[in-house]
Amino acid sequence: MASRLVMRFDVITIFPGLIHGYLQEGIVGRALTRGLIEVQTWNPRDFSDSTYRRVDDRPFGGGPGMLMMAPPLLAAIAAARQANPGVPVIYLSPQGRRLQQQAVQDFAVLPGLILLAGRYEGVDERVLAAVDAEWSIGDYVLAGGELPALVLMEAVARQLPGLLGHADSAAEDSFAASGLLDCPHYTRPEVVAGASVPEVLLSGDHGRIRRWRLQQSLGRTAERRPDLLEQRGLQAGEKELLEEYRRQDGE
Ligand SMILES: CN1CCN(C(=O)c2nonc2N)CC1
Repeated sequence: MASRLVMRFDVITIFPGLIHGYLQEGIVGRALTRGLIEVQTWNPRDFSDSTYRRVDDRPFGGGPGMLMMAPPLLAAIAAARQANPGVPVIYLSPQGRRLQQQAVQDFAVLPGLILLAGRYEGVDERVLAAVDAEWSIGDYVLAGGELPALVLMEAVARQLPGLLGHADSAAEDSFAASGLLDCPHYTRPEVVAGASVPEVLLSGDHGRIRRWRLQQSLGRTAERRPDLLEQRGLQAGEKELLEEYRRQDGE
């Protein structure tokens, strides 16, 4: 299989240490040391023409907090585009499209991404003319876009061939593999505070184990995320599995 070229992430942030600090450990750090990804940060302060490297100012029309000024951000975006040409510029914000697994998989085939991590109350609206898309990691408000950028980077990095061993392959992720929530998992010790492992998992009967895990995923998805099940539908034999799960659950 042809090895994939390196995926390059350029992150525009006034806190580059938050990005590089996270890359010291964990799976994205491993992708970096294995040369599967490259990460470059661009600090808007380096593009500010003010004496004190100013990047924020008060909002016109009044209102709480400060906004990130357009000129330093536009210059940083231009520099990142020159260094990482032809890749989308994404602004992380609660006003963006909700990040889902399908979008992560779509991003993972690109040669790179430029991620704009905002701070304060947000960015001057004129910055968005230089941005290709806005994405949100969820309907809540954080202090900055660095964590959302890292969430996106990690979710995408997990999809890159060669990062996860076959056994942990991202293709086995519940969302990717089945479109369902994951089933319960157990490991040693067999008894924890009087709670045992479901006997089916100790049976060695892999057909039964597969059936039980699918049934648990179906049941959990029906209980916790009926919207997902509605969207996915039920495949052959799954209706009966779910009905049996509900009968057992009702016992
Ligand atoms: C200006 N800054 C505010 C905080 N922020 C977010 O809460 C966020 N980003 O992506 N999904 C989110 N939720 C990033 C942008």
